[in-house]
Amino acid sequence: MTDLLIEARAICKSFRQGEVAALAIQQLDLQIRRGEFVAITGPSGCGKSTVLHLLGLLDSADSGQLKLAGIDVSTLSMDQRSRIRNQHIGIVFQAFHLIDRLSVYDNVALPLRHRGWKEQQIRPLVQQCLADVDVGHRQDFFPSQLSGGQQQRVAIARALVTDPDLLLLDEPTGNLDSKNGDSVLQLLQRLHQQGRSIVLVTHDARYARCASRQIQLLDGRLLSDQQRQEVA
Ligand SMILES: Nc1ncnc2c1ncn2[C@@H]1O[C@H](COP(=O)(O)OP(=O)(O)OP(=O)(O)O)[C@@H](O)[C@H]1O
Repeated sequence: MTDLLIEARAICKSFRQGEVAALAIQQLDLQIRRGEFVAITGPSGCGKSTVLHLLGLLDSADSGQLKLAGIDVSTLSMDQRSRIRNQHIGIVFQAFHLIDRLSVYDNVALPLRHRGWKEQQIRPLVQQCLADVDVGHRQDFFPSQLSGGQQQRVAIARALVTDPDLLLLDEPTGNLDSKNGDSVLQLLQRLHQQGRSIVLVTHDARYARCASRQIQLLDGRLLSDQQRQEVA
């Protein structure tokens, strides 16, 4: 098994805005190893979410090569990309995207039900994931009965229940107050210590510093790429 989880080479992505195509990502080279906790930062419009969407196979690059867990995903069809995404990637968004009419338990069980798993296989995994993110005591609640921080932790449990190779988060603390934001960051640090591979998009420098590696973008290009200096 390759140690490299993400290998992006010369990735370009543009968006058409009327007559002109605006370059959102320009010649991006990026390698991410298993077990890294990478924060992507930079000013508004620099391309953070675009990179996350490309890594999450929610969108495709105009040119360049992207390998995920050794698989070249650059030339795959939408269906093949969806299958690989379901197998390898968990994604968390700023707005949680939980289903309000389903309980916490059922929200987290959903990805496994889509796989056609039996309830007796699903139950222990869902309960373990909810316990891991400290919302086990809320499994029969509905999302609207939870705090923002609890809802985001449920969204993280749902992203983790399939045991993905890579957890991607797009501004997961953006809708949270600082107390709830801090608790989500502590959870991400704990998941990283347990060996999870994480890519976090954030404009919050304090949270970016919690990651083991910080990547700064500017105008769709890589501005800096730094490992965190561990205190001796
Ligand atoms: N669907 C789209 N259609 C047109 N332009 C887009 C689209 N998505 C992104 N862009 C453009 O691409 C550039 C990068 O956008 P992106 O959302 O990746 O930036 P960002 O760093 O995540 O910004 P923010 O911090 O404000 O969320 C911006 O100029 C944006 O306007």
